[in-house]
Amino acid sequence: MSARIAALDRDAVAMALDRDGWAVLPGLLSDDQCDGVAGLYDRDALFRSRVHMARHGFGCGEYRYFAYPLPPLVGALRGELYPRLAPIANRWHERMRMDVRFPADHAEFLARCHDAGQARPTPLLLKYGPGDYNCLHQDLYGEHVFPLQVAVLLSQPGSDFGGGEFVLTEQRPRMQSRAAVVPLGKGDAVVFAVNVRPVKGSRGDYRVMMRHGVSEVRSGSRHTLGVIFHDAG
Ligand SMILES: O=C(O)CCC(=O)C(=O)O
Ligand SMILES: [Fe+2]
Repeated sequence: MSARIAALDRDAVAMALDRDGWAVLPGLLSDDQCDGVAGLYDRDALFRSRVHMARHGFGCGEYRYFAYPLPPLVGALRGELYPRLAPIANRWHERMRMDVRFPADHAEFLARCHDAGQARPTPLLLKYGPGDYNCLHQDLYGEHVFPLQVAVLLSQPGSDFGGGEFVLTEQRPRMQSRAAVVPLGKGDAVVFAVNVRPVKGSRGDYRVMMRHGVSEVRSGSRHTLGVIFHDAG
């Protein structure tokens, strides 16, 4: 894992996050790694729960939260991405005048979550077929929130599935919402704001609220790996 993460252009990622609230991490997983992770979906013992999105009004399709211990690749991704994102998270909190700061080490941040009763793992595997979609939402699971999260596309647009675009919206104070469609190929990831992000205004930074979702899958099958850095209550 480390080699692909080390190869990321950190400055470009930080710049895109500051400008847009999201950034693409190209080729985070190989084709084989994508197929391996997507193939875990039916291994019941690896998961703590299954969510049917339609039942909750979340959309259509289903996802499963991994149980601890996480599969090695998922655990490695989470542990190795976090320290690269923590400095950006801290800078964002400073700009938004939010008091919380994040330690450099993910285990230390998880201990903070667990001590506060947020102890259930949040990495998840999502599966969409024709007609499935994921409503705009935020992955907030309690008081402790790491402000960035990552989603990895495990299927190839065009050949494995059609439609099913990753969408972000941002709500600026007193303005109408703006949408972005994130261009992803198989193995690419998007890192994006979980909740709020700072935007420079004429009188200093202000907060913009973001949501993410997936447009309707028209054909085929689409899998995603979601990596959220805080645990759930
Ligand atoms: O399937 C996707 O691309 C989005 C998944 C999602 O909502 C998440 O990873 O939090
Ligand atoms: Fe999500």
